Amino acid sequence: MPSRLSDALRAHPVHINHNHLDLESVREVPDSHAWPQLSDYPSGDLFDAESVPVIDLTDLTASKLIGHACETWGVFQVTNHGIPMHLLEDVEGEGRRLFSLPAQQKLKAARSPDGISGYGLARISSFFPKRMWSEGFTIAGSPIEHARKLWPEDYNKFCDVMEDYEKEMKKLSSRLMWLMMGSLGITKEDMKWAGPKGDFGSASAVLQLNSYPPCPDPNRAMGLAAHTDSTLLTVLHQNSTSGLQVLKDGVRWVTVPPLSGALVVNVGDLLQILSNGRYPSVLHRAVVHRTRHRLSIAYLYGPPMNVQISPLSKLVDLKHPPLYRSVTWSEYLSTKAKHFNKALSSVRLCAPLNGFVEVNDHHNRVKVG
Ligand SMILES: O=C(O)CCC(=O)C(=O)O
Ligand SMILES: [Fe+2]
Repeated sequence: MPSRLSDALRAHPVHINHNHLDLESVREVPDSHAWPQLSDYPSGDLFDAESVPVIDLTDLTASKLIGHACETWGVFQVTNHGIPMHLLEDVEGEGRRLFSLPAQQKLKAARSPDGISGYGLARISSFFPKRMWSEGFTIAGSPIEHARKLWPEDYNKFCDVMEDYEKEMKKLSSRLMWLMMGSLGITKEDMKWAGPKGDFGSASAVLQLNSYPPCPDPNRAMGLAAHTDSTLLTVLHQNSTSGLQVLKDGVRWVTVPPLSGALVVNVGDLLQILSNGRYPSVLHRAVVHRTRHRLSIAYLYGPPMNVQISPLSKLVDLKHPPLYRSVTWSEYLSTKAKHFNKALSSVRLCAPLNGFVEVNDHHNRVKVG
């Protein structure tokens, strides 16, 4: 049984043809990157009647507000989260510095097919016939090995910033977990695997930097295709260019607008399992822009690799039977590597009864070209 995230992912290599196309320099969307069905559901910020909740973490009712946002949206933004603004700026600046390197330099730090860290296409690329309009850089733990290849003389700042950011994200994620759990009536007693201090000390996580270059025809290209995260939760920092969209009520894409200093939090598949379907993981995607470059930094947060995650017993009774069988993160990642957006259905035990909306059912209907 792999005990580290990197080992779990290494056990499920993703085979992607990494032929490099320098997206910054092309004038037209080539056929390899032209998606035939981008508008599977309507979208458009101008017509959004309601918007993704923004929650101030210093608000005394934050836990309740978060619970409601998780039930109705699966995503929310947080302000007053305690992450220093200069760290957000630094992480964005270092991300920009990385992606603006010449293609040949970035390829020196390419992710190996059975590796987790490094530069490359999104791992989900192998599930789609068309290429996405993005590039990524994945960090699990220390980025030093790959950073040295990018900047042989000058990798310290990048490493320091990313490691500081990972530390801060870990603390924030643990705090968010308890706010989410609190709203379900779950205490530290109910979740022993969070450790004696309840700080999820041995939680696993990955930092994913995503870059979306400007695109000559954004209506035909896809930045990052629709997916759910295999995490408990994901904390995302986006620059001032919009692009993240979430599927609301299974019928329309809603843009999550960039708010300076705010962070986006979304529910992942494992939290859907843990909450017995009360907090559905949200289907999301990233679209691209004609003239603006977009950058996002996602902190993908999960439990220790080998902890069994199953619906919390306090959330299970005669009226609410357990909807999912128990899985470790490691096992779930291998299921996801095989079944992608059908992974949650594949660990489901029974159909939801009244009162449970299985948002993930919509995942199977998303047209991907
Ligand atoms: O760039 C974004 O807004 C989305 C990124 C994302 O969904 C991911 O890295 O899993
Ligand atoms: Fe995601």
